[in-house]
Amino acid sequence: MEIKLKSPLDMHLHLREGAMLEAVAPLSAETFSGAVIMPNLVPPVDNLDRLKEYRAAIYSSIGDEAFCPFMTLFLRDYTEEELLEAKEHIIGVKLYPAGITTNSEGGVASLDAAEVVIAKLERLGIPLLVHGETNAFVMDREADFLDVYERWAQKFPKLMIVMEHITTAAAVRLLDRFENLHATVTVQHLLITLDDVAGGMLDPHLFCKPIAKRPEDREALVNAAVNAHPRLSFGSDSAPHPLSKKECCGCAAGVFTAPIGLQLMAEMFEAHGKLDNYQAFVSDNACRNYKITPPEKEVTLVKKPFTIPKAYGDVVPMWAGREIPWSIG
Ligand SMILES: NC(=O)N[C@@H](CC(=O)O)C(=O)O
Ligand SMILES: [Zn+2]
Ligand SMILES: [Zn+2]
Repeated sequence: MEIKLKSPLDMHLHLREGAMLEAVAPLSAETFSGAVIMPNLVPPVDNLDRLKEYRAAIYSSIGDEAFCPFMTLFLRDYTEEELLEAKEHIIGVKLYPAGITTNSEGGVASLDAAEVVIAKLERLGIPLLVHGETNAFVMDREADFLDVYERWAQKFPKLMIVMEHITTAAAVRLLDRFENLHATVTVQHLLITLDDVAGGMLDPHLFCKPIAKRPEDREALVNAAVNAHPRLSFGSDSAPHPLSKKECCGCAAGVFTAPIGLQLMAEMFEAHGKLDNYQAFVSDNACRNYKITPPEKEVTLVKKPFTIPKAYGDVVPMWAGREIPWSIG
């Protein structure tokens, strides 16, 4: 059995810089036709010059693969002129609450104060992408942020708001309520729960923000994904960290899935008898909602066992060493 995907997209991806960028970008470009590139570098991508340099570095790291990096700016207090100038170069602006995740120290300290720049995004028609967590108890951080999404969805009705990497049933319910709310979901949050991270032997390679939640949360996410919820897209949140930053005391948050996500999700769509919906989830929904036209690329997934490599260079992927039923043809 095999299926073909047209121009798969990864709507939330971390590529880093330097040697890490050189190592991981080709792995995404091999199977994806484009990706939304996160701006949480050190220092962050928060001006157009830095963004153009970063985009050039991405292009040079992928050689001649047909792959479009859809760039984002790290949200700060931009002027309308800055945003207007940036608009043609970006797919959106990414909001990080200060200190909530990897490299977010320069993020937003006051969500209320951020409404000034958010109103500018709405006026200019630039999507707002959000890491939506508060500093509440770790299992409640996303649920606690949903009030903010709801308030902004109502206050900025023309703004496209993307709830990045949703992990809860409550977020799926909120997604259903507002036409201007969109979401991405990762491979790991579709496949694991907190039990897989910390229920038995601790698995640092499954540790990310937001932390994986309960079985009922995963079920709601899977349900929305396999039924191709029209405002939900795949965003891997593939977030490489070197082995030394994962297998240590003080493990960095981030799961690396870029080269294995499509294979893993084929199994999930197949198990639900919904392989027909896979195309919408990994490409068509995103093209329609973000109004983008990625380069043409066709990827064949074959039902043939594949063993996830132990490592890609210095980076250990999710489920390293495990045999899975689908591979890239
Ligand atoms: N998801 C993560 O756990 N980590 C991401 C940042 C993010 O997306 O929050 C990273 O950049 O490493
Ligand atoms: Zn995040
Ligand atoms: Zn991320």
